[in-house]
Amino acid sequence: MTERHTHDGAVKTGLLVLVVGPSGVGKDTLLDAARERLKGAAHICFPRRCITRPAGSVGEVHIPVRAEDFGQMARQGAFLLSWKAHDLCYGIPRHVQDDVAEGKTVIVNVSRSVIDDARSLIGHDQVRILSIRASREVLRKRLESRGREDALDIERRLARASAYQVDGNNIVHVDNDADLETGIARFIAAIEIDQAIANRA
Ligand SMILES: Nc1ncnc2c1ncn2[C@@H]1O[C@H](COP(=O)(O)OP(=O)(O)OP(=O)(O)O)[C@@H](O)[C@H]1O
Ligand SMILES: O=P(O)(O)OC[C@H]1O[C@H](OP(=O)(O)O)[C@H](O)[C@@H]1O
Repeated sequence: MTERHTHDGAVKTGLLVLVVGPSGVGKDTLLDAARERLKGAAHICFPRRCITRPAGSVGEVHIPVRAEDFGQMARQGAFLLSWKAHDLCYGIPRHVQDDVAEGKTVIVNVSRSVIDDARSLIGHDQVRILSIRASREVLRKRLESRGREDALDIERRLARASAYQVDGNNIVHVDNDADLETGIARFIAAIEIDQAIANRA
């Protein structure tokens, strides 16, 4: 297990925190709030994802990659984790593995389909899952109000909502079915629980 020694001699364990859940549940919104509120915590990082989506789209700030370049980048080892969804390709930059090895807590939004890959690559004890949940009715309303996808795309995203089970160890469920401030408070509390558990490990 990789560890970081702080100036007071305490030992900290590196962590990869995977934020997962169906489209529209609020992952990026919660991540943006946590990034802002935890910016004083130097050992916590929120890396941007590489996505074959044009720059400047509604929603998260990402690193835009041309679809024709993504495959070659993947073959050259640019990504620790990568997947396809919604006719797009997504990649988590390779440096995340080094950040965790240095004892940092790295928090990223990933597809539920790559959880087991992450556990194999990083180690089961150092991967923690924050599974964000909301009802299907809430997902629909949020996708419609976000306005990034058309009606057909929204239906496809809702159909995918129940496509994966999130199971195994180290999972914390965060209900984001209430107002945003409540969701943010629950999300940050879940991050702090993960930190506390890791630092006792
Ligand atoms: N608790 C909340 N209350 C009200 N609106 C919310 C809440 N959480 C998120 N939203 C809104 O719901 C919409 C979807 O949120 P967001 O884009 O963060 O979801 P996501 O899980 O990242 O989806 P995707 O996987 O498609 O990127 C956004 O417009 C966001 O402002
Ligand atoms: O349904 P699964 O595979 O768990 O999630 C698939 C992907 O869908 C969403 O994409 P976006 O953020 O809307 O681009 C998520 O962020 C995730 O990367």
